Amino acid sequence: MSEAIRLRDVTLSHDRHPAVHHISGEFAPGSLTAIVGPNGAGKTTLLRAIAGLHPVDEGRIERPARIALLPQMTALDRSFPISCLDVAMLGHWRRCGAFGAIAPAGRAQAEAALEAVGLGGLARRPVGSLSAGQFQRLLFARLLVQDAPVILLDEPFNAVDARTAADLLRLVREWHGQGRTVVAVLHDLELVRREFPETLLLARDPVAWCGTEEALAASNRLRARMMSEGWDEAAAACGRAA
Ligand SMILES: Nc1ncnc2c1ncn2[C@@H]1O[C@H](COP(=O)(O)OP(=O)(O)OP(=O)(O)O)[C@@H](O)[C@H]1O
Repeated sequence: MSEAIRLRDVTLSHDRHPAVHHISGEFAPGSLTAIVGPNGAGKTTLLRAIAGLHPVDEGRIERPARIALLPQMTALDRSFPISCLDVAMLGHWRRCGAFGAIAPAGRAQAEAALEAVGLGGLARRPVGSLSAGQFQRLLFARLLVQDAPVILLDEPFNAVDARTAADLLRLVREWHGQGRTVVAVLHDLELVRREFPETLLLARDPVAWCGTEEALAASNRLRARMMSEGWDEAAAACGRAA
């Protein structure tokens, strides 16, 4: 079930402005890793590049074909008039295509996923009527249906209450226990220390990528903060020699 993701001297940018510089390393098969760093450190850009949704300027990302991404909630349009069950069934999309019929077993799987995240009674509800926490539960249901060996989560516990966060965290632990490779962008360092064995501390450049205690040592956090304070938002494309 587990698969690795390898970054080989990867540089990413937006409109030729650098966002992530020369990062190399591996998310080992079955690992559970947090990506942390200051605002604008390139965490979301990196996650999207791993998912194949952002172009790689330099270097190479080696990744398995099947990856599931939970985007930041704020990046999603919820005005689309579809039901919770429809959203959960979108998790089958990669396997059946845009116009493929979903077999009854696939529908049952989506219904079971809604049950698993505590939305069993809301299958027919339009997504626009959900609270932020219910919507995040729904996106986790879609991840369950996707059933991918690699799962990328962008700030999965933002804007949800403690009970929802605990329920969703339980799913993350289950995925880890099943040997999936899980990577999550997070800001809550206490949560990271408690739950995530590995951490990548990013400040456009990688500051540390190792066991969480070591990565989050005061010296590394200070270095990340100092690097972020020196950022030039108008900088041109990365000029460092590879
Ligand atoms: N669509 C975009 N167009 C232009 N620049 C962008 C775009 N998205 C992000 N950036 C810039 O790229 C850099 C990295 O952004 P990114 O969202 O990856 O950081 P982040 O670490 O996820 O930040 P945060 O913690 O605030 O979510 C920032 O300087 C940001 O302004």
